[in-house]
Amino acid sequence: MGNSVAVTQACDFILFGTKGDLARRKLLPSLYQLDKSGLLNSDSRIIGVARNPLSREEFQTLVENALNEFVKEDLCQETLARFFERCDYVQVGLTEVGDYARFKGVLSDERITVNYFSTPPALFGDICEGLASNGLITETTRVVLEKPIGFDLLSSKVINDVVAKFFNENQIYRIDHYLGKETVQNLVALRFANSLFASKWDNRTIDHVQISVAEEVGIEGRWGYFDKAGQMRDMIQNHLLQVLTLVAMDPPVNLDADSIRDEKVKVLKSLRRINENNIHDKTVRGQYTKGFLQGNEVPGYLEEEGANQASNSETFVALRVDIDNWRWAGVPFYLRSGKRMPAKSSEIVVHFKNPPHNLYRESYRDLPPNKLTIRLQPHEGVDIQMMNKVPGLGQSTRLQTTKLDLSFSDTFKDQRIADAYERLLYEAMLGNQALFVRRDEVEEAWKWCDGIINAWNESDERPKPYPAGSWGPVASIALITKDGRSWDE
Ligand SMILES: NC(=O)C1=CN([C@@H]2O[C@H](COP(=O)(O)OP(=O)(O)OC[C@H]3O[C@@H](n4cnc5c(N)ncnc54)[C@H](OP(=O)(O)O)[C@@H]3O)[C@@H](O)[C@H]2O)C=CC1
Ligand SMILES: O=C1O[C@H](COP(=O)(O)O)[C@@H](O)[C@H](O)[C@H]1O
Repeated sequence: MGNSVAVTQACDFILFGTKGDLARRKLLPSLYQLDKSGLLNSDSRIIGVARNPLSREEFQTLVENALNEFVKEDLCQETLARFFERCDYVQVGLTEVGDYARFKGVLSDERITVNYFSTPPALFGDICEGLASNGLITETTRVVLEKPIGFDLLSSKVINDVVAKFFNENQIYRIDHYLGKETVQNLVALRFANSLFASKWDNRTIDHVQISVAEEVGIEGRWGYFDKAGQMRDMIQNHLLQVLTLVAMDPPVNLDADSIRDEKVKVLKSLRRINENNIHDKTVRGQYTKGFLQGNEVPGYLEEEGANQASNSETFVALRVDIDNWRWAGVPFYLRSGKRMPAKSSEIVVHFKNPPHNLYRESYRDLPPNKLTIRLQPHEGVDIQMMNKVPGLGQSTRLQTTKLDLSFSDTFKDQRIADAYERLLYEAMLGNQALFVRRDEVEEAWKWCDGIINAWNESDERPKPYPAGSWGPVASIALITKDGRSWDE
């Protein structure tokens, strides 16, 4: 964020679940960074909410501890002093309607309030009810919802319906933190600010697209949550499908929230259904067994703390996705995401078609394709694989694949890359919904994922084992090689 970035309007940021893991690890540090960058209005306040009594000073100590632990740099004392001045605490048992009266006198009708629900979704209805019963919802009230929005289409509708009883869609900000990543935002700029790509972004030029999100982490301590979800609900339904929509959408008429979201929904509606008839051709699911990561032995999924030996939950998913529309007919999108992979690495690789005629066929039966790689994390940046002539005299022309490499750390040397949550909190305070997921997007994504999950549940096949520290089950290689292609490692 540069110097010309707008400062947010004065608002009250109310953090429900302020003692929780997400609040401590991501939200409080992001608010601190926004304050340090001068982007929080001098009059904005941060109000922590939890069920235990805490004095203002005790809350400030909790905030300080979180910042000491999770801000990865020395804290600036001047910012810290200003930040503490903004912090206040209100004790509310989230299911106790009467407790919300404690906000009276702390909040005022005239100010924008941004209510961040960093709690289990089962509490969203109670929080809305508590706020409404105490007259705390006005036109200037916003609500930020954490994922997961449901477990399937039906349960997501229940959550969305509950919140919609109290808030209009233009007051609701559904988080998908991938939309806050700098590199995901850059993807949109790359596509729509460069004529080079704008005119070459369809089935005439592109052969296929790969979207891979590999995680090194396993499930450590999160079995209770993760086993009910699996990698499909945890990563594909939200993050990977969101990235896919940004790669595949048509140009929006402008950058307004609904213009972008209208185009994203069209992509979701065009996804070819996967069901019991094509599940084996189009999907591979895996579950990690014990293995080695960075030289250390790590347990298998079924050996993690709290594990149920009969679990069929997948920790890895690979998919061939077809988009049935004019632009993408015949261009498969291969998606892959798993836990306990050899390294953390998220990237989009766009493989271009070869030239129609190969002039270099004496040396190359097939020319290596041009590839555009968008590295989401780590080593954020973009590179393009191209063919170049090796310098030299002589009759035969030797070619070599070379890369035009635009690494963020080299290109934007002194520019700090803001955390995804920092950007999203900032946008929510500005009132810009473009980076948040609209209800119809969530529901279309669930509709498509439910088909796959139901087909898996009905099949008697277990997820395929893969050792921790590998790139997933062998079958995931077959998924793409049977189409004459291969994963980019
Ligand atoms: N942690 C993460 O990295 C991510 C989390 N999320 C989502 O964000 C949300 C929060 O996650 P996380 O912080 O990990 O969860 P935690 O369980 O760590 O925190 C949830 C918070 O909700 C509070 N809470 C629960 N019940 C009540 C109640 N009746 N009254 C008052 N407070 C209550 C808890 O209070 P108390 O401390 O008193 O128990 C706790 O502070 C969840 O929906 C999660 O799925 C999404 C993506 C990543
Ligand atoms: O939402 C989630 O995302 C993380 C991965 O996020 P990243 O920014 O580190 O790529 C994942 O580990 C977690 O299981 C999931 O709930």
